[in-house]
Amino acid sequence: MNVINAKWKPVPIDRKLFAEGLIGIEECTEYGQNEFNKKGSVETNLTVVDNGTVLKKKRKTEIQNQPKKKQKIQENDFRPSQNGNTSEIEETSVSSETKQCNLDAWSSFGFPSTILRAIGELGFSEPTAIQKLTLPPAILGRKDIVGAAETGSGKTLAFGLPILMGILRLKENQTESSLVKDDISDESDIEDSINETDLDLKKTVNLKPLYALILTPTRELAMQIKNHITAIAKYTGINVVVVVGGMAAVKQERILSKGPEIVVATPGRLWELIQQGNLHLSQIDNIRFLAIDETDRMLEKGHFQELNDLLERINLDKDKLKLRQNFVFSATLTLVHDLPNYLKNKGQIKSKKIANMTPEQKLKKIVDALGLNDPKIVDISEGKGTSETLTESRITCRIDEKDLYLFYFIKRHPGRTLVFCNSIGCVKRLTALLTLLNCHPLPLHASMQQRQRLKNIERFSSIENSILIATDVAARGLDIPQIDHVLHYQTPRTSENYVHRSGRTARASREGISVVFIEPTEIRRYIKLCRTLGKAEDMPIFPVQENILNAVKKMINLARELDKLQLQVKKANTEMGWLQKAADDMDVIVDDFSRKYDTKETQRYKKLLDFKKKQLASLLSMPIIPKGFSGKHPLYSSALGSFNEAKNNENALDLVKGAAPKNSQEKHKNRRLFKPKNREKQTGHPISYKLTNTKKGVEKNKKNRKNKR
Ligand SMILES: Nc1ncnc2c1ncn2[C@@H]1O[C@H](COP(=O)(O)OP(=O)(O)OP(=O)(O)O)[C@@H](O)[C@H]1O
Repeated sequence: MNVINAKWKPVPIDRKLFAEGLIGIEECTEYGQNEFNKKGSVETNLTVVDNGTVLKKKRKTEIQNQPKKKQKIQENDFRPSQNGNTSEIEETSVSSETKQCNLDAWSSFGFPSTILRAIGELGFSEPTAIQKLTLPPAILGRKDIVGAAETGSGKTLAFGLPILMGILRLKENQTESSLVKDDISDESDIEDSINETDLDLKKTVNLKPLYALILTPTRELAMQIKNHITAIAKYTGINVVVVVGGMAAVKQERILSKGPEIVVATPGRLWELIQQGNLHLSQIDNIRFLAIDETDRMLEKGHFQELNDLLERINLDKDKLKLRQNFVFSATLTLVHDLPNYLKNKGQIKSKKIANMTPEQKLKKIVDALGLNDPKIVDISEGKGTSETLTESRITCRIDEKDLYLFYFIKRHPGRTLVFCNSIGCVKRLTALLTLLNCHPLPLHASMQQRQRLKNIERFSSIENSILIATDVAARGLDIPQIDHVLHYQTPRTSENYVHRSGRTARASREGISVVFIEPTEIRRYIKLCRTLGKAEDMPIFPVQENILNAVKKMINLARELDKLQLQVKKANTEMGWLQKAADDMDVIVDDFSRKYDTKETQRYKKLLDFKKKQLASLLSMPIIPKGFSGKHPLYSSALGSFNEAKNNENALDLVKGAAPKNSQEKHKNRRLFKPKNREKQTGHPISYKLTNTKKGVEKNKKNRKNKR
């Protein structure tokens, strides 16, 4: 245990314990792992108990012959041992391969070479901010962690790495104790006759332990986390599997029968398998690590009843609960909402239920719900959750103009684009419309088959300039490389959704842009969103070139007409199919009638459809700029032609950045939607919380935070 040269704080204890030889209990407040590397001294008689407190006895020794760090070892040395254990020498060595990426910044956490090698291969030269702050208390202090940091900031590894480290440690201990057991049984004189009870016992004993459970709200996120942790666990011999709805039950039984150490799951399917008595999952009460990603969403009332059932079950045995290390993460963990005006105006609010929650109260609720014990809380989300590298913008228009602006954006600013809608119906309609306009969109929503969902995500990730039209199933956690634009076709219903949707771009220090489409009835929602996120100013208006917009109107109108016609043809076909089926059922021939029906209705629609399709195809291939237009505009200097010409493409991000001052200060002064209130200034430093129930305590915390700022 590398808790060395750290800073310690005395913990008050019962004086009676001193009589038993204990000289005191101190809590580790700063882990000082770098010091360890420099000096190589270690407290030998340290016992770390699960809440991160360290019981300290008198003796202190120097590590003898501490080897110089980072000695080179050969490729073969990295082969994981059967149970993923690592040797002493591995703990302080880095492979030749990982040397390509300098891993000095990781060396202080005590990772074995098996993990360092994988980190090196992924090219992660240093931990991200949230990782730097959470890895020491999680790995060295074994604390429960509550972490809030902006989207795309590397939260997965902030819990994934301590879980892997913890499992390696437990396995190492197990091997040691089983070696001792083997010695004892060799010496003893055991009879060969094994009765039935022994066999049953053996079966149980041979069951590979389930060490960790990671829960996520969506299937896609579960898959992604599984892949991410598998990549890091590559050389450790630790197996990670995924348990989600929509997958064949036989397949899930098969993968679980191999006894994986880590299960990543959505609560519904997991609970179903537990109820069905899956053998591996029957060990769920004994898990040593529990991570809940997107926790605020997971604990939302009425969303995941199965999660409540599960927590109730695994929190039942208090001794086991004490052994478990918990991780709670989200970008919006401490995001709190202002009260709606109609409630504020009512004077003093008495009901606790509707009173404005403070971040502390929100956290306290989560901590209590999960049964966490004195967790380490790290919040660097600055109360907003979006990344610094995200550029935000808005398009304000009439509801019937949204399609027009969407098509304009997609064609004028090619790039990998994720379009969010608030309903499945909207996703379906936009997919049909943009397909007619040759944009090849890919849909994603909860009523699609799981296989198709994953296929569409894969295609979206691999095709350049692809377009994914999704509901909020794609809002949280998905880490698709290089999404250039996130378009909120409908203003999100909650600020959390806005943060998570927007967070699909501008990840891991890359830049990205998000544009909210706002029609008049959505303005209130937009203002609330800006307030909750503590915005200092209105979002800049996304610059649009009106003449091009007018030119594409015809295309959109035609596509809409076509869409309607297609629906009518489909409806007629369905009715025909119904008629035919009814006739078949009754054993009646309805030849003449059906033919007439077909000729009259469907044929007319089909002809019209063909005609309009040709019309649209010709429109799409023609130049969009009216004759005589010079193309000279302060913001748009490129010569214009048809949408298909690459020279007309413009980088949306550069455009907003270049146009922002102009927008906010001059041109759109009178069209401002949001006026900020005087808000507390954000600092960029982690906020510290003291979870307390009392009103006085909450006030005190508020004061402390203000002073810090
Ligand atoms: N130390 C690191 N250095 C560089 N990249 C990293 C590091 N750790 C993680 N990443 C990468 O950063 C990206 C975002 O990580 P991750 O998905 O864990 O973010 P997140 O904070 O969970 O985001 P969200 O809140 O949207 O779920 C991933 O592509 C991941 O591979």
